[in-house]
Amino acid sequence: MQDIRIKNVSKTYGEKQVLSQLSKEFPAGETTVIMGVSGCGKTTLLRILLGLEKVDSGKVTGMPERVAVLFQEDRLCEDVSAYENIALVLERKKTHAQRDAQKCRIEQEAAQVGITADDLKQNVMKLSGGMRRRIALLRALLYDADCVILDEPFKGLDATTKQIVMQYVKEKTAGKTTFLVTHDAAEADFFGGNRWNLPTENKNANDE
Ligand SMILES: Nc1ncnc2c1ncn2[C@@H]1O[C@H](COP(=O)(O)OP(=O)(O)OP(=O)(O)O)[C@@H](O)[C@H]1O
Repeated sequence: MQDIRIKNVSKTYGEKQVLSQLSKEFPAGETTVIMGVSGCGKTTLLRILLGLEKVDSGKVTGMPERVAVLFQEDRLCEDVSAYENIALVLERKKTHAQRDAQKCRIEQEAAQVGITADDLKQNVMKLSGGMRRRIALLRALLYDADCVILDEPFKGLDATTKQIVMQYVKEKTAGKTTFLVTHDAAEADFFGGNRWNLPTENKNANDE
């Protein structure tokens, strides 16, 4: 696993300059908390790291092949169970015994964030917003990846659940290169380590 680097990355949408000549190093195996005002380009940066957005100039190096992502939206497969949403990212098991072991593992992991075996059987369309968020989070964290990208992962969770889920995320991302976007200073403090306040550009390309 190597450090991830962005060098002189710029991005505009039409006339709007969102990122300007950004350079930064993200140490392998560590968590970087990304903060900044709404619209300063946090999600855009994550999309650039993922290769979902082209840069105008600059480059990204060191991104590993296997990356787990939790987008701002849950992006669950609707009309199937919570369990199936999670199992989707796991290796398909051939034998009954392997499948039983996998089921046991998913149930144990889910229990750690307050999701019961009964909840897992439910169609995700029937679950509350906070439960859907935890299913999306479990799906991302159980995927075997070297890099984890989490865009406002605790959105919609009540204070008590959030504490439990934050602890779980901290444990599951330990040793992985992790990007966590948040607006909440308490969340950033909890994850400690590297904090990066993204500068605000958002000016017209014609300004100056
Ligand atoms: N596909 C797009 N086309 C045009 N403009 C876009 C596009 N995607 C993002 N933008 C604009 O780029 C700017 C940065 O958006 P982005 O979603 O990256 O901000 P953010 O910092 O993640 O915001 P928030 O904290 O509200 O989630 C915003 O002004 C947004 O309107």
